[in-house]
Amino acid sequence: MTSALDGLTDAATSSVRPHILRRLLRNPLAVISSTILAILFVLALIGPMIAPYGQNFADVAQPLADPSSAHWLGTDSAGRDVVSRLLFGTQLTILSAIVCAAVAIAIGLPAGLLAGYYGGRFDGVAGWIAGMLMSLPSIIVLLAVRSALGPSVWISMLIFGIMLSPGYFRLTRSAVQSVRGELYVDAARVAGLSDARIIARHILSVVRAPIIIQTAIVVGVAISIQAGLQFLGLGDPSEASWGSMVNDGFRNLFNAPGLIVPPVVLIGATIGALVLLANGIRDALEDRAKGKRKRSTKDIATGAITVVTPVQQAGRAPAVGDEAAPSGDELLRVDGIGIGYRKPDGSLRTVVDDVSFTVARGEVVGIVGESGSGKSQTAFAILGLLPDDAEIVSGSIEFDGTRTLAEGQTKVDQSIVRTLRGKRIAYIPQEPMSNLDPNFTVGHQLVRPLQVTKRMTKAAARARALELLAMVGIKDPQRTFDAYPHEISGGMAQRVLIAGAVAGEPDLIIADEPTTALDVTVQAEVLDVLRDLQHRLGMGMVLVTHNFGVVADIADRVVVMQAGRVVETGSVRSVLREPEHPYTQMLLGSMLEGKEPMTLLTADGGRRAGGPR
Ligand SMILES: Nc1ncnc2c1ncn2[C@@H]1O[C@H](COP(=O)(O)OP(=O)(O)OP(=O)(O)O)[C@@H](O)[C@H]1O
Repeated sequence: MTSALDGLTDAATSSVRPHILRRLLRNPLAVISSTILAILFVLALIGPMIAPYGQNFADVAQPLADPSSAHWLGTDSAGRDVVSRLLFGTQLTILSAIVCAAVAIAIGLPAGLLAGYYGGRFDGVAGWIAGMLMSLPSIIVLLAVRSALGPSVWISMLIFGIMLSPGYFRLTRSAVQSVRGELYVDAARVAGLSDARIIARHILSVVRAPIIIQTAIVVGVAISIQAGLQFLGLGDPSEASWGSMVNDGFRNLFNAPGLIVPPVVLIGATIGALVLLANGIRDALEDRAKGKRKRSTKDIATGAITVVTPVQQAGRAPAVGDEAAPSGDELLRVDGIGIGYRKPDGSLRTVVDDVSFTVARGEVVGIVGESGSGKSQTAFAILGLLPDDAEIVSGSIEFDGTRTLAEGQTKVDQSIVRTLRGKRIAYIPQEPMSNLDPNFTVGHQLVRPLQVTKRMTKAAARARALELLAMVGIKDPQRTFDAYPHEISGGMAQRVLIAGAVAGEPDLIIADEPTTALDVTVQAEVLDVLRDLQHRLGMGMVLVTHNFGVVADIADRVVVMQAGRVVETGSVRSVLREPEHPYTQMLLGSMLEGKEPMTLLTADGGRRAGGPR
């Protein structure tokens, strides 16, 4: 699943959630500070063009002149026009501070993204450099740079930008690390998106707001540092600047007390406006988070599910009863796979041991077993999504004639599996809510993968997404399309994820406990949707579950796992009627406790509706 940066545009027009900008506009301090900054920015661009005099033009006959029609704010100690010097100084001060922030962002942001997302050696080296830069005293470095390279404010601000880049690096890195493990990032990977797209769409959107706040603060710090240097007389004397004007005013405090006021007011107003704007953005974001929390609680309280279209089981191909494994052509072969993790003492803990099974086209294979039996690890191996520290110790995996894992390899071949995920192999996760990115509408998260994997235009992808939402039984597809994940219920979120999974018309779906996180009544509806789609689209499915009822309801064959090993496999009918292994008997026994043992299956091998889910 994915979403786009241009989600901001949609969010702005969405009636469901007011955009942050709108919240910002409701804050008078933020509006005033933005207006001040906008005016200063325009003056920085056009100041020298509208200045009545040149920045160094001096009327030597009129030093420290009072305000007049020729010099609105008077002249300085050298007879230079204060208004003109303020306008030139605004350009120098504002633009050089922006250069400083731009350099800091250009270095810190990409480095933080890469270090946070990939970790490893780059993270170590970048972290070390950031630590070293942060330990250097900026003022001393700037003084050294001035004496080595001259008094240019541009060079000083460029160097200062490098000194400030670790701030962005650390901020970005920790934000990325906090979302890197989120399930919606995994889900985006499963949907077939490249790392670059995941970083651009899901990760960058998380760091965007803190970066804006940090930038407002960095520009303020840059202005105060350069004004400080210029006040000390360390600036470029040939260029007008706010700091040098404060210096001139300070030296003539008794002769012309008003001279110091204009540059001090400008410095104070600019830094104050930047800080207030940063606070305003932070408040707007916090309001949004509070709003989200309130709405989600309300959704849960009212059990907001709009939809239910029970899909009829009629028409389903008879699947149970055929004792033999797949009769059609083979889609997936997992052969003797073993997975382990290193313990602190270096020994290997095997969590999946010699697991083999096959899935034919259009066949549903249930992997059942208690928690920790290795079901999900097996599923992740097929998807190529095992954690980095997992070691494949044996076996091979073949999908439709393509080997994604050859015998002897310790890792799944990502270059191959990446081309299959989201296109030919799809994934339905256990926790629907965590697999949707809270920053983007449901519609966005369906449209983007369609554009990427199916190369559809935005309009076509949008139409298809609405069609898919209707297909999974959502009554008002447009409303769900426009909603954010926190505005829909868990059951609806799972339907959305099912829609996303079938969007690429895959040959194989891996569904990992797709109903476990849902309310019991919703579980049955979601299973109906899944069964119906699987049948209609003829997809193969690996259904991971701890619930034999789910297997009985939907699967053709079952693989029973215990402590990482397959203990029994066979058609659902035979395993349910005559479980051979004591563990299978125990699992079935616990499920059927207090129930009629054979209510699952009728004598003729058909399934009775209303069997345990
Ligand atoms: N990153 C990891 N590092 C070490 N051990 C792990 C890791 N991930 C999973 N395991 C171990 O692998 C074993 C199998 O886990 P798996 O998630 O496949 O179980 P499961 O049968 O799917 O159970 P559940 O339904 O609870 O998810 C467990 O004992 C688990 O502790």
